[in-house]
Amino acid sequence: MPRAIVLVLDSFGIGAAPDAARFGDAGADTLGHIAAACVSGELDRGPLQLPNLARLGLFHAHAEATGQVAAGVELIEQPEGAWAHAAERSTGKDTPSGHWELAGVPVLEDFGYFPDKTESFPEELLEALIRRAELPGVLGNCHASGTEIIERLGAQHIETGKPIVYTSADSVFQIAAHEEHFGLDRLYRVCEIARELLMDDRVGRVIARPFVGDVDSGFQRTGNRRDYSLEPPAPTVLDKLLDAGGEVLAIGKIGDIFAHRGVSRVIKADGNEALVDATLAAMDEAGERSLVFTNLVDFDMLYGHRRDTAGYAAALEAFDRRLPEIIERLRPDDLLILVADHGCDPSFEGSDHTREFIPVLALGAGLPAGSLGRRESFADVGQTLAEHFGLPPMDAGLSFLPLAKARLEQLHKLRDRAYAPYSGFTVAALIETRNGHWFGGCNVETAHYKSVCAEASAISAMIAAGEREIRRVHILAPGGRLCAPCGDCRQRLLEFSGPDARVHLLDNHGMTIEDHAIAELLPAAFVPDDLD
Ligand SMILES: O=P(O)(O)O[C@H]1O[C@H](CO)[C@@H](O)[C@H]1O
Ligand SMILES: [Mn+2]
Repeated sequence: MPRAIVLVLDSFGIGAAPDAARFGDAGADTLGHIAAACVSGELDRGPLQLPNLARLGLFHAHAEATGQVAAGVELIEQPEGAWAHAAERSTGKDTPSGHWELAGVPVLEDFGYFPDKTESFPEELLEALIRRAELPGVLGNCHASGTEIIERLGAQHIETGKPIVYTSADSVFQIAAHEEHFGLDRLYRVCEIARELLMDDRVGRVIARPFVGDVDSGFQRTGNRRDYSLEPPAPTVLDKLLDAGGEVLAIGKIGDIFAHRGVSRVIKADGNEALVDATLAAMDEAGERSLVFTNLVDFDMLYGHRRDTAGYAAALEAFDRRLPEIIERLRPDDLLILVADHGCDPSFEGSDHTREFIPVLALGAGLPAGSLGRRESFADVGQTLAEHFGLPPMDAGLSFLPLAKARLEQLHKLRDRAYAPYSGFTVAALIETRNGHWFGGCNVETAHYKSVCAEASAISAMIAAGEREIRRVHILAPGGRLCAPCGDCRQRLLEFSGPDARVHLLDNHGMTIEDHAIAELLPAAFVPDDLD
C-alpha cells in the first residue's frame, strides 16, 4: 500500500515566475542568487554543494525554470529523480496559499492585506482587540521584520505591557510578546481573539511570535510560534486521504497551516535538524496509506526573510547532508516529493517572499527519472498524491505519475483490438470521468471509409453507462507517437467536458508527451448554448 513523504523547503524558489513582475519580484531567483553569491567571493566560501539534491534533479529543474545553469554548478549527466519546476496559480505568494495549492486547492480569491507601511491596521480593529483582550494598548502597528521590531520595541513592550503588532506584504497579523513578562498562554489568547476579529477580512494568518531575553543580552524569538490560519476553501488531498481511512502526519507548522483540517497527528519540532529527525521517526512508524508532510521553516524564517544569503546556503547544505537518510528509509511503494511553497530570495530588496517557480523533485512509486517539465500549478502535487493514494481526483492539477500499470495495459489491449485494415493506424482512448470511472474505445474503420475514432467509441461507452462528464482522456497512438484528437472528436469531447478537463497524449510507457485543456483544443467552439 502506498505512502508518501512530502517535504516543503519553505521559501526555496528556483527563479522568477512568469507573473513575478505583478508582485514586484521580476528577476528574483532564490537558488540562483544563493549559488551566485557562493562563487562571487563575497561570502568568503566556495561553491554551493548540494550533491544529493542535484542527484534528484534540482539544478536541472532550476536550469529549465530560468534558462541558465546555476553559478558554480556542473549539471550531472543522469539525475535519479524526476524533476520539474512549478508555477503558482493562487493569487498570493504566502505560506497558506502555497501549501493549500500543493495539497490540490489553489486559492483564486484574494486574502485581506494591510498595505499601509505605517498605521497599518484599522483603528476599529485595534480598539476591538484592546477592549476584548483587556490590553493597555498595542505597539508597532506597521510593516516590519519580526526580529528587528522586537529589538526596537522589546524594552518598551516589557515596560508598558503592550504587545507588538505588525504585518508584511503577506496576509498576516502578527503579535509579538515576551514569554515571561506578558505570558505565553496570554499571547495565544490574544491571538485567538484577533483571529476571530479578522475572519471577515479574510486575513490568512494571525501569528503568535513569543520571545525571551532582555535589553542587555538582546531578545530572541522562541520555537513557541503559533499560526492561526484560515481554513482551506475546499477539501484538500489531506482531507480526502483522511476520509478514505488514511493517515496524515503533520510535522512542523503543517498542522497550523491547514487549520488542523485533514491532519491525524501534529508533530512539532524546533529547527530544520529536529524537523528532519521527526520526519525520519515518522517514516519509521507511519502505516500504510499515510502521508508524512513536513515543513522545513528555517530556510524562510531564519534566512530568507532575514536576507541572510550565507545562512541560507549553509542551511541548504545541511539539509542536503541529511537527504540520504530520508532516501534510505523509502519503502518500495513510497513516493518522496520535495517542494517549496514560494520563494524568498535572500539577495532581494525588502524582506518579503518572492513570486517564483518552485522545484518539484520526486522519487519512487515507479516514477521514471527525467524531466517532468513546467507544471502550470503547484496543484499537480496534490493531484499526484490523490492518484498515488487511489483517491477521487482533485478538481485542480495534473498528476505527473505515469498512467497506472493496469490502465496502461488496458490501453495497449484496446489499441491491439482496433479495427483499422485500411489505414493501419490503430488508436486507443481511455476516458476517466468526474466520478472516477473509466471507459475505453478504439477506432473502427469500414469499407466506405467513414470510420469511428477511438475517442468517439469511448464516449459512446461512457454515455451508454449513464455517465456524462469527462475529466481526462488518455490517448495512445501507433508506436506511442503523438496523436491529437481530430476536429470532430474535439467537438465531441467538448460536449462532455468541464473547463478543467484535459486530454493526455501518451507514449507506450504511459508517460504524457503532451497534455491540453480540452477547451483549448477547440477555440471559438460551437457549444450547446449557441442553440438557444
Ligand atoms: O519577519 P517575520 O516576523 O519573520 O515575518 C515573516 O514571517 C511571516 C510568515 O511567514 C511573513 O509574513 C513575514 O512577515
Ligand atoms: Mn515566509
